[in-house]
Amino acid sequence: MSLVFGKPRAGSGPQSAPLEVNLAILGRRGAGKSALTVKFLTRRFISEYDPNLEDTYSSEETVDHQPVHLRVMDTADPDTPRNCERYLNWAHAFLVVYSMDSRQSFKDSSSYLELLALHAKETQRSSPALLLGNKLDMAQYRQVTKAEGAALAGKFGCLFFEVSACLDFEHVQHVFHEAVREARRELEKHSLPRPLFISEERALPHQAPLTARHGLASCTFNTLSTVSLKEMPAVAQAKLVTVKSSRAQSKRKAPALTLLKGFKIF
Ligand SMILES: Nc1nc2c(ncn2[C@@H]2O[C@H](COP(=O)(O)OP(=O)(O)OP(=O)(O)O)[C@@H](O)[C@H]2O)c(=O)[nH]1
Repeated sequence: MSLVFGKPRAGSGPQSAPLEVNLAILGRRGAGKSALTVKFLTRRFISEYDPNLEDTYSSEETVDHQPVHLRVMDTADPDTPRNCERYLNWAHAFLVVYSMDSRQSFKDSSSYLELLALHAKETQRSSPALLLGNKLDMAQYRQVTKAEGAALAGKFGCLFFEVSACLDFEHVQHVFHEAVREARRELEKHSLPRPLFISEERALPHQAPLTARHGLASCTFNTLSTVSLKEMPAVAQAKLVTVKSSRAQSKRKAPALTLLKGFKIF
């Protein structure tokens, strides 16, 4: 019996093996990627994170009565996306986050969506993306209207939500579960277990810089046939951390302590 997140998995036979879904959270620094990830995993809003750490978290979820083993990569690109292969070839779906009080953050989310569209074109394989306008609680300072967010999402054919990492958990959970549903639809379409993971250090001399086309300064793209591939779950560059939910924690007598991006959560 597995006790990830403190609750027993429904069944353990092969028939009830959970669906494996990898989600990557993308966006400009400060958009709220970590805050949303932590909110989803722990129901808590934590205000400060180390911006340089990138972690992949693991969570057992139930979406539409189906068990799902969800991995969430909270990416930490520097000012411009770099070594994007680590998530482009790993994730089944993407949450692209901007902060509605920052026009620049919105522009960067557009660049990320373009990056995903280009990757889909070049690999002939699309992964769903959801656009999230974060910090809804700061709506009085918004620099990006809801209509602009919806228009950008419409341009790239993705779902759009305005959210807040410090408001209700249910809405944030709904968004993550929508991403799982989108990923599941795509997986069912191709009925292929996806992920291949490309090591970052194997950049090739002829790799085509996406930056030239997308203004993403140091992001490079390799085709699958030209780089060394490792099968998942060897997520080499990201530390995999299993996080216990607050729901699970409340059921435990001893105070649970989990390390998230260098922060202790009690
Ligand atoms: N008011 C408000 N603040 C938020 C929200 N989400 C995040 N923040 C704050 O915005 C700042 C940046 O949040 P992070 O979650 O670190 O943003 P990030 O996208 O992970 O940024 P990097 O780690 O630098 O890539 C922090 O001070 C958060 O407390 C939100 O929904 N509302």
